[in-house]
Amino acid sequence: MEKEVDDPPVAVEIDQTGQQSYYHSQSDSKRPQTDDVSVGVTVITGYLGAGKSTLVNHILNSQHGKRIAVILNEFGEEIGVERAMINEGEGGALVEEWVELANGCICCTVKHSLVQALEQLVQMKESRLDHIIIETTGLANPAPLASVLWLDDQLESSVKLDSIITVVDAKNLPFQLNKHRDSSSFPEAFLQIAFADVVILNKVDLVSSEILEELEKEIHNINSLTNIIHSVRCEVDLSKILNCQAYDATHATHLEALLEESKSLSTRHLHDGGVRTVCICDSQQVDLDKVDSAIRNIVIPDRTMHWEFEIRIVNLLMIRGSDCNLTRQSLAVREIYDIVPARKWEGSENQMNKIVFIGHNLNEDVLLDSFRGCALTT
Ligand SMILES: Nc1nc2c(ncn2[C@@H]2O[C@H](COP(=O)(O)OP(=O)(O)OP(=O)(O)O)[C@@H](O)[C@H]2O)c(=O)[nH]1
Repeated sequence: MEKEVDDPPVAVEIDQTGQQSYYHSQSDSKRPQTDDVSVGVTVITGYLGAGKSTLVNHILNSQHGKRIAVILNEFGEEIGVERAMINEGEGGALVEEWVELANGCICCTVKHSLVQALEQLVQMKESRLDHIIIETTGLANPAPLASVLWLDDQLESSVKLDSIITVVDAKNLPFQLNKHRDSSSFPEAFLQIAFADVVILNKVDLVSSEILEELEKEIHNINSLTNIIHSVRCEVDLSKILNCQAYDATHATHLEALLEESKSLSTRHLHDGGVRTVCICDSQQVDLDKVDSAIRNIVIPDRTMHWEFEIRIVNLLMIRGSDCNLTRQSLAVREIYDIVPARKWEGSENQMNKIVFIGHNLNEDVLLDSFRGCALTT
């Protein structure tokens, strides 16, 4: 298998229209235009693997009748993988517009492209949007993004920040917050809670009620104003997260204070520079059982490999014995691992296996070795 190892995220210019091409509309769903109304923007943030894509899927597949655009912001080699994990709603969202701001964290490099993309979306007169969702990468510091949406003069009248929703993983959050306390690791996980209007405390199926109580206290210690909602697979009441118009006077003052404070923080306090990605790509079909066992060896504790901190794996696989058109995704967040079918390949897609690792102290040689022999030889 070939390997690709990336450097820190680099901006990729989006095209002339500011958009990359996933657009679906239903002709009977056009609405009267109400140009004077700003479109609300919900920012969905949360650490790697917390459940952001699960939440976006829940929103798009719910019966709300809204025309929603989604902007995905991917990290490093995740490009294309994230997109495959979103199942566009059938009869839920009337319009979904996808603009991938590929290979760059909004907060560092693609601010300008984001503004352009937002402007383009709201100018699409024929298919007026009700709402825009931005799903950030798990490694995004929300401050610059919030600042663009809150303060950017160009955007002032066309879009407005509705709320920042932070999804947290109830199983992994104690580990992330402990590490943050001891060594300032995981600054993003901390900042994402600090900026949240709503915290979705997700994966409550994996922890006890005592731990949940503790976590609520910890979250409120970081951000006393935030509203906490418990969830399994992000199945939350959408009225609590869309169109919540979170910024009354108190919340607006809180946000402005945070934005001011984050100006004085150094990069080290805003970003975890030790996180990197390793991507393994290959165009041969693979044996699912072998891939499954290779991934288990990597993620399950008391095996030979000990990854410090965190490892997140996302992949798309061409599998023997399954419909060749089917993309699979398998996902691991530290030692929790599952493998599930995703959407079908689209006609224009370049079909290939892509396994992306995101974490600290990744040893790419060991990772490469683990997957040798998974490709089908016949
Ligand atoms: N047990 C359990 N698993 C969950 C829950 N919610 C999501 N998951 C699983 O957690 C994994 C990560 O979910 P995603 O929605 O991909 O997380 P994400 O935040 O979008 O991940 P990144 O984009 O890589 O940062 C997937 O395997 C999900 O199926 C939950 O409530 N309980």
